[in-house]
Amino acid sequence: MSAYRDEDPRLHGIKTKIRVVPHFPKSGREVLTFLGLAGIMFQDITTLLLDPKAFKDTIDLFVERYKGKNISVVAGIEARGFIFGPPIALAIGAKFVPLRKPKKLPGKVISQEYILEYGRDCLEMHVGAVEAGERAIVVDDLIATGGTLCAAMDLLERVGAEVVECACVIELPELKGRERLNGKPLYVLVEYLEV
Ligand SMILES: O=P(O)(O)OC[C@H]1O[C@H](OP(=O)(O)OP(=O)(O)O)[C@H](O)[C@@H]1O
Ligand SMILES: Nc1ncnc2[nH]cnc12
Repeated sequence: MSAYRDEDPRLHGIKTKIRVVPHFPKSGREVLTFLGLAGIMFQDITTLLLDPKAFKDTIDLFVERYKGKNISVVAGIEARGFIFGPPIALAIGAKFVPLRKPKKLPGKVISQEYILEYGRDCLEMHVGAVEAGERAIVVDDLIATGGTLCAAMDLLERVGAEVVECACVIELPELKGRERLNGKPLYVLVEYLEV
């Protein structure tokens, strides 16, 4: 589901604060050919963070959606899910669980590899951070191909948690990441169509 179709007046303000940077972090000709795309249009959320109203509106929209839904885990994906996840977790009374890149977490971890729009990576989660039966949401800034969210959901489901929904600020619909989520609900605030 995309909140943008609801035309909440806050969404336009959020969208205008996201800066689009062409060809970052790579011009990546081989990746572009593989994906059949003209170029990476990097969605830079740091400009959204510079605007307290737009940043607060972003958090509020997620909190309004998830408050009172019996969610005990907000899992945030490194790095940009660490910006949006914690304030949502605090506001809905859930714990925040960081899903980190390899070799960053000091305790015992489970790992899940995945393929990105411009490379390959792996996510890890601390064993014991989430218990079987807990209701979780996964938070990130953006869904592109959906590989990262799939890896995050796999980690949570491997320990027996129920992933209620994935929540992202931005969706790049042309990369069809939503279709990779095996029917798992995805809630996004804004779409960027000119990939
Ligand atoms: O839907 P996907 O194709 O999997 O891509 C989406 C992911 O890519 C970006 O992170 P990135 O891997 O660039 O890591 P970073 O935030 O640590 O820079 C973004 O923040 C998402 O986590
Ligand atoms: N176009 C994009 N902008 C920002 N982050 C991304 N992660 C994958 N694709 C991206």
